[in-house]
Amino acid sequence: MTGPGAAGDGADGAADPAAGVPPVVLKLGGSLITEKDRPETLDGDALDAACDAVADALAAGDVDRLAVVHGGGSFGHHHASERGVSTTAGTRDADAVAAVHGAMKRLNAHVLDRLRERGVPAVPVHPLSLAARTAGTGGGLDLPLGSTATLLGEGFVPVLHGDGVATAGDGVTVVSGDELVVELAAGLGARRVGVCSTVPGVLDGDGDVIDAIDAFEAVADALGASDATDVSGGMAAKVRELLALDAPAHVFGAEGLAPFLRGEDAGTRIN
Ligand SMILES: Nc1ncnc2c1ncn2[C@@H]1O[C@H](COP(=O)(O)OP(=O)(O)OP(=O)(O)O)[C@@H](O)[C@H]1O
Ligand SMILES: C=C(C)CCOP(=O)(O)O
Repeated sequence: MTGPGAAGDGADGAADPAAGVPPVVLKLGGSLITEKDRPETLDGDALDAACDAVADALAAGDVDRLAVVHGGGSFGHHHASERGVSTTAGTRDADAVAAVHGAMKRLNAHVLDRLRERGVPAVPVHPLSLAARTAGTGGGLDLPLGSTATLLGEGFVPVLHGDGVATAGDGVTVVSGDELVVELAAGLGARRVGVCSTVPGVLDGDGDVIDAIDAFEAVADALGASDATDVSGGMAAKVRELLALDAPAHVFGAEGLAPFLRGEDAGTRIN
């Protein structure tokens, strides 16, 4: 639904506050910032290290505009899986929606606190309040980008997260951070996309990092789901979605985050 420019064309001809420098879009994987096998458990050291890298890159001017997305880890996936909710299976139980969304807001608050402690002007954007699958689970994601684009234009670092999403004909399903990354990157005309997870990149059958991926078929056999509880498809879904982007994307581990933010290659490049 989105395309470059969709995020802020001023209907009245006024200067568009969102126009300008294309942003970098960064996903902090839930498996990086939480202990994915222990319900609602943060990996505080990993989150601190990731927030240090983000703060350093902004302070050094390596990145001008940055939109952050984080995944669910042991917060969202645990609650979603317990209630049988996934990206393709919805719920009409408001308590289930509240459980998933509440857990994601708790994780989002941790991420925001730690970024702001380091001087990063991080503010929340909650997808449940914005997005919809208006054509059901088989259709695309409708994610209005006006708030995120305007926040970027005003110097903030918007922080979105995997969440519940209103889904026509299916109640509320899960929207993964990876889907949000793709929508943000396409709609905001991102300069680069980074997906930081616990693995140093996409691994081949021998466990080595694949340098670059141009087509899904070439790596399909090596791509599995997540090792931990995950309702949104793990690495295979990640690669498939990133391949659809115009912007170059990188999948890397914690050690790749600072180099990626400096503009260097890190982990696996997905073209
Ligand atoms: N070929 C592969 N290369 C790398 N990781 C793979 C591969 N196949 C499967 N995986 C799994 O994918 C996981 C990364 O995907 P996952 O969705 O769990 O990460 P995440 O994005 O950090 O978490 P979250 O979905 O909670 O945000 C790895 O931990 C690994 O278990
Ligand atoms: C499970 C929920 C609510 C979020 C899923 O987002 P992901 O961890 O990016 O796949």
